[in-house]
Amino acid sequence: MYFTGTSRINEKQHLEIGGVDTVELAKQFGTPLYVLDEWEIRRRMREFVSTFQELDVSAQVAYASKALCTKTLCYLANEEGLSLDVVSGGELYTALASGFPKERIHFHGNNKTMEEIEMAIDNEIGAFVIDNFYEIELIERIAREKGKVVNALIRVSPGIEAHTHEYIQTGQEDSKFGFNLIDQALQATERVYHSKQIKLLGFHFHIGSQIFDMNGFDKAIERVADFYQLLKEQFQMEFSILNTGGGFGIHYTDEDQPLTIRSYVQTLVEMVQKHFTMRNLAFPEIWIEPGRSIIGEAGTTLYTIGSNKTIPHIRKYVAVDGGMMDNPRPALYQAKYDAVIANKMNNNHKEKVSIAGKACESGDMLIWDIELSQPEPGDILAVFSTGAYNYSMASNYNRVPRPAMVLVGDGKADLIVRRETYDDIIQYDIVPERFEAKKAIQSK
Ligand SMILES: Cc1ncc(COP(=O)(O)O)c(C=O)c1O
Ligand SMILES: N[C@@H](CCCC[NH3+])C(=O)O
Repeated sequence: MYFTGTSRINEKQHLEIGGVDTVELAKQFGTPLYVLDEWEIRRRMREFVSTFQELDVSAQVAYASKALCTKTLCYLANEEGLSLDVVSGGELYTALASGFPKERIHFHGNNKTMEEIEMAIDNEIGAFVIDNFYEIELIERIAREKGKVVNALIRVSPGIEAHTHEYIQTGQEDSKFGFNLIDQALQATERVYHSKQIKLLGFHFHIGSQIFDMNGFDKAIERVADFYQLLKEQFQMEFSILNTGGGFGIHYTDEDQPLTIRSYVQTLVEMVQKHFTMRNLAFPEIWIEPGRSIIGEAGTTLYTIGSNKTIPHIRKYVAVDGGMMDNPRPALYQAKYDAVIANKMNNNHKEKVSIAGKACESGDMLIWDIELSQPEPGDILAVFSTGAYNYSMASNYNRVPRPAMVLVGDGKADLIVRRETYDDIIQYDIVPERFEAKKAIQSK
C-alpha cells in the first residue's frame, strides 16, 4: 500500500488523512468529497523553494494554478512564498480576490482575450508569458493606451516530444503553444525587444506534463541555451531569466516512479548550469511552474459505493456516486488510479472489480480491474492522487452538482469549496417570458 503525506490507517482500521478519519469526513460533508492534505501541500511547496535556496540559485517557483485553483490554494501558495501561474481571467480573478501579490503573478495562455490582457495590465501583474504574434500586438496596443510598460517572457516551443501522453505534450514542433524556436522565435524576440511597451525578461518553455524522464528537459534546455547564445553573440541581446515550465511526474499507481522534488530541481539546475556555462552564458534566474507535483498526491476523493453487477466470467462492476464529472482524466487520457475501501483497511479478502462512474457514458470508468476489500453498497471508496486536474476540470455533466472540498490537517477539517446544490445547477437558466407555463407559474 502506497500512502503519501499524512495518510495512515487508524485504530478503527479506517483511512485517516491529516489526523481526520475519512469515514467521518464522508458522513459530515457527504460524498463525493475532495480531501486535501494541508501538510503535504505545504511540504511540497517548501521542498521546491528550499532546494533552490540550498543550491543558492535565484528562482521563482510559480504554482500552476490550472492544476487546482481556489482562494485557499492561493493563500497557501502565498504563505509559502510561491509565485502564481494563471492562464485565464478566472484564475487571475481568484488570485486577486485572495490578495495574492500581483507582482508574483505570471499570465499564460495561447489566446488571451483583450479583456484578460486589460485586467492583467490594470492590476499590474508580474509578467506576461507571450505566446504568439497577435498577442504581441494586443499587449503592446493596450499597454500603450494605458500608458504602461509590462514585463514579459516569450514562450518558445523547443521541438521536444516529451515522454508522456500525447494530449499532455506541449513542446513538440507541431504544437498550438508558443513560438517555434527555429523559424519564429528570433523574429518575435526582435519585435518584443524593441517594443517601448514591453520589457523582455527572458524565455519560457513547457514541454508537457506527468514527465518522469528528465532527458526531455535536457534537450529543451540545450536548444534554448543555443538560442540565448545566438541572441547574445549575433544580436547583443542578453536575458537574465529562463522559465522551464512545469511537468514533473507524480505517483498515481505503482507503475509510476517519480523522482523526489529535490531531485527534479537538482537535475534541472545541473542541466541549466551545464548548457549555459558551456556557451559562456551567465547563469540565469530560473523560474518553474509546477502544478501536479504540488497538489496531485495531496488530494484524495471519497465516494460512496452504490450499485454493482457481475457479468459471469467477465467482470464485476461497482458503481460510485461520482465519476467523469469530478474526475474526467480516465476518460480523457486513460489515466490510472489507485484506491482503497476507506472503512475496511484491515480486510484482506480482496476481490477484483472495476469502478464505474454514474455518468450516462460507457467511457465513464474510474478504475479498471483493481483489487479491493470486498466493496459493498455504503462503503467509502478513497481514490488517491486526485488533487490535480480533477476539480479544475470537473463539469456538471448530467446536471450533477460539483462536490465539496475540505482541507485537512492537525485533526481538523475545513470546508474550502462548498458542495453545489440543485439551485446552483439551474441558476443560469433563463426561460423566455413567452412560455405559457412560465406565465402560469408566476401568476400563482
Ligand atoms: C505553461 C504551463 N506551465 C505549467 C504547467 C503545469 O504542469 P504540471 O501540472 O505538469 O506541473 C502547465 C500544464 O501542463 C503548462 O501548460
Ligand atoms: N489536464 C492534464 C494536464 C494538462 C496540463 C496543462 N498544460 C492532465 O490532467 O493530465
